[in-house]
Amino acid sequence: MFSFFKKKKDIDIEKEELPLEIKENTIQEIKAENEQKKGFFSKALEKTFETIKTVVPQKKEKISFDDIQELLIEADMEYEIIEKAMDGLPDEITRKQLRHRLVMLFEHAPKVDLSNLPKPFVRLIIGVNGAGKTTTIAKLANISKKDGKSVILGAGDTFRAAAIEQLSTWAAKLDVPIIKTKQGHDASAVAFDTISAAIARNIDNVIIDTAGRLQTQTNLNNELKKIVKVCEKAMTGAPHQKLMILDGTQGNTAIAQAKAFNEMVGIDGIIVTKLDGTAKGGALFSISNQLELPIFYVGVGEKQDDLIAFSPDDFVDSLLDEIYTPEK
Ligand SMILES: Nc1nc2c(ncn2[C@@H]2O[C@H](COP(=O)(O)OP(=O)(O)OP(=O)(O)O)[C@@H](O)[C@H]2O)c(=O)[nH]1
Repeated sequence: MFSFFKKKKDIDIEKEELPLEIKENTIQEIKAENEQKKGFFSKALEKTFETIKTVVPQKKEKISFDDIQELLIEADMEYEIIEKAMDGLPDEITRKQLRHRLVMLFEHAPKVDLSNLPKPFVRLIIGVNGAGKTTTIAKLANISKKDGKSVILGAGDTFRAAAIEQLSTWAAKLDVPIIKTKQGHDASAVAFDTISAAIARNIDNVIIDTAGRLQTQTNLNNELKKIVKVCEKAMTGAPHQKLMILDGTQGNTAIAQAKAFNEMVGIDGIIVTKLDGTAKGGALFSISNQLELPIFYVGVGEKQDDLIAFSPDDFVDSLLDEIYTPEK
């Protein structure tokens, strides 16, 4: 799923006592999968690429310090982060030098071990209105199903009737169960019932929606803290992941939001949506670096398949492929 797992898989297969033909086929498959993933990033980053190509229209072997600085600003990377990344680099920068610095920006984020997950594995989805929570829940449920895991949804946005309907429509489309209540009812009760249903039905994954809220809305935020506590009552250790959904078109402004929510309930990871609709792809560097949180996925469209597992290596390579000639 993540590149660091993939790399491990690569190495294991190399060492494995398998017939050569199977070994080569498997390595080819992994390579093809990696290329496809890079392709997805390239598609999602089209708008960002258009912008950086105005600074570096031709691919080169070395690019000047000033041009790199300018293109990172154009891609909405925060100035402070640019300074950090480029400190001490020479006037003419090679791909290898820049790659190393850019990948390092993601290293503050803790690595997450996704083996031996508890059952059910409970994820609570948090974000402001319109960030893309509902659509992302559908996409996550779709990934679960594709991975052969059972999943149940909790319609915890009881604030808006339309949100319950929207999630129910996705549940029907994906053919996954959903626990819901009427608008205005207690969202924590929905969370409790969803986790209890998952335990009773031996379901692998629980994904719980919450109402869109601003970090300044005290009542809604107290409600969020209550939902977190009630999840723990339903199952010790739950929610196992509190995921913040950030609208990628907002670029760096989304960081302040995430910081406030992180202080409020503690965020475990980020999903950045609508990367396809923005030239601000560079904000991913600032988001991960400033928040010291991993980006798990990025949303690259409105359909159920438009969510890709985020890997810093693939992301950085997609960017560099646009401006550097292949390394000799
Ligand atoms: N292009 C694009 N659109 C997206 C993506 N994710 C979500 N959207 C669209 O963004 C809009 C808002 O998404 P929702 O999932 O309804 O957002 P929400 O956070 O649940 O919103 P509220 O229910 O208002 O809190 C919808 O039109 C989605 O189709 C994405 O990755 N790319």
